[in-house]
Amino acid sequence: MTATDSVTGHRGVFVTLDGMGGAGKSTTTRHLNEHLAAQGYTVHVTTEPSHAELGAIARHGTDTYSRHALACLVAADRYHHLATEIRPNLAAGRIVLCDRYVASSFVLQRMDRVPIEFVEALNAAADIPDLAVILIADATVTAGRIERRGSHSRFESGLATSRAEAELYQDTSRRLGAGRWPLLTVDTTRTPIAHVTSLIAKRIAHLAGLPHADPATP
Ligand SMILES: Nc1ncnc2c1ncn2[C@@H]1O[C@H](COP(=O)(O)OP(=O)(O)OP(=O)(O)O)[C@@H](O)[C@H]1O
Ligand SMILES: Cc1cn([C@H]2C[C@H](O)[C@@H](COP(=O)(O)O)O2)c(=O)[nH]c1=O
Repeated sequence: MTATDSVTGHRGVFVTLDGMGGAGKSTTTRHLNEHLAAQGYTVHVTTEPSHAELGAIARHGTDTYSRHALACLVAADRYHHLATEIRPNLAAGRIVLCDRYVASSFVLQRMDRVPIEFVEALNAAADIPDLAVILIADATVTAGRIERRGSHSRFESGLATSRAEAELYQDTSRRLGAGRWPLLTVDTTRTPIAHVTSLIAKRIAHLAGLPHADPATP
């Protein structure tokens, strides 16, 4: 990314966060946003499925839509999200933090029995992020976190599901790595959120460059 923010002077950086249910994607995204903003970076936080109409159908329709239909819905929302929200924010020099992206499709759609070839083809034209974070953790720990927090969907249904998800994330990392995606894998089993955050923030700062603005200045 070469675009820079007109106020802070740092580069736009596209960062995606994927990983097992309960590994901490949403929590880490929230902490990263606060951490980077406090350092003077301009951050745009987003999520997939997106907040657009198509995204809402995908997010709230996982019991209605399944398999190839859900895979297509999620991918269509992704391309619309890239065109209308992600690329414009990057062009304005912002750091874009996206909670879930292509890696989630490689895992969740396969858990939904869609062949990987179909998922790969659907996502072949999606932008490669500047940094693709994969959060992993021991399946017993993520299953326990989900049980305490409450399940978000049929993709989070106990220890067996978390174990299957863990294996699919390993395979997905191999595939994306072979496709030259810049991956950063963080195991959150015993890593406190503050440590997870500072680890990722350092990589982002390296990509974005230093902000010029004083964060205390409104
Ligand atoms: N590094 C961490 N160490 C310990 N607990 C964590 C850590 N990160 C997140 N958690 C806790 O794990 C639970 C799940 O976190 P979170 O909702 O962020 O996961 P998620 O990956 O976004 O899940 P989902 O895929 O279901 O949306 C929360 O209760 C959160 O406080
Ligand atoms: C990005 C993406 C999402 N989904 C589905 C799976 C879940 O039901 C929701 C996301 O909810 P969460 O709170 O983030 O767990 O969307 C999908 O099937 N495939 C995808 O690529």
